[in-house]
Amino acid sequence: MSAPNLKIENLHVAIEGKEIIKDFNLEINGGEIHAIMGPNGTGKSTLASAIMGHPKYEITSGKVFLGGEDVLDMEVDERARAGLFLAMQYPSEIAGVTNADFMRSAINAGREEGKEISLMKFIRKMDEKMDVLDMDQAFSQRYLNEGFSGGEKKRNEILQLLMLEPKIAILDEIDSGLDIDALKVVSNGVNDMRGPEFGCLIITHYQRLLNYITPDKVHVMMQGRIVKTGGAELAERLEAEGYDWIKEELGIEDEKVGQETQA
Ligand SMILES: Nc1ncnc2c1ncn2[C@@H]1O[C@H](COP(=O)(O)OP(=O)(O)OP(=O)(O)O)[C@@H](O)[C@H]1O
Repeated sequence: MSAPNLKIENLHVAIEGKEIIKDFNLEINGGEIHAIMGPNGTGKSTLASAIMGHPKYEITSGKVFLGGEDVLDMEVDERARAGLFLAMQYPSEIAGVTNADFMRSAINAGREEGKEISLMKFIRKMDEKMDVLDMDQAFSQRYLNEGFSGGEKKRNEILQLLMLEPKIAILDEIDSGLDIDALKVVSNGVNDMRGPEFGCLIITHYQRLLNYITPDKVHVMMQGRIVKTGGAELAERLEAEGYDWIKEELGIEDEKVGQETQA
């Protein structure tokens, strides 16, 4: 199996005719964890949704490759089968489908016919991963996300990550709404995946999460593109000083919330 590689080249994304992502470039390899931070409204979630193929986001130019294959040519389910995972890619609630059923189907969707995971292996794996995440076994038999608290949904997303073992994961604000203990547990889950067969992009507002998951690279996103890249120390400086020093350093003018941006 080829080592994970996600390459985003000169990506431009528009929503309803307004350009949000502008000339965005990033490469993530297996073994690497990257974090993207940035002020509100700079296009972080748009980037994640566009890569996963959300129909509302129009890719006006640029390329996205997974292991050399053109992701933008693939249907959404093909992207998942090719090994791309987005923490928010699943419908928030599915009545009548248990968490376990859903995960087993998702695992099997990525496998060839005749190579499906056996029920025994599946149950063993799910038990093991739920242990990592300190989750009650009862969760596997609950309907997907129905009545899950905000924190439980996030924990469940990480359970999906551990079960599906994607090549590349994009985790959009997995820390929002988590209590401190849950934050540690969710971080343990991501750290559990760490290794040459896995690359990860974490979108977050807070350095707090990065205390538990040490990123190899931290990127600052402003006005639809990466404007600065550094190591874990960059996140610490952002936490302490905010974004103004970067704007000053790079001569970036603030845009008002909701303001039309110039292409
Ligand atoms: N459906 C939409 N219609 C119009 N504008 C949109 C739509 N979705 C997003 N936008 C705009 O795109 C810009 C980027 O939004 P996005 O959610 O990607 O930002 P973000 O960096 O993730 O922000 P935050 O840090 O607040 O989560 C914002 O100005 C937002 O108002």
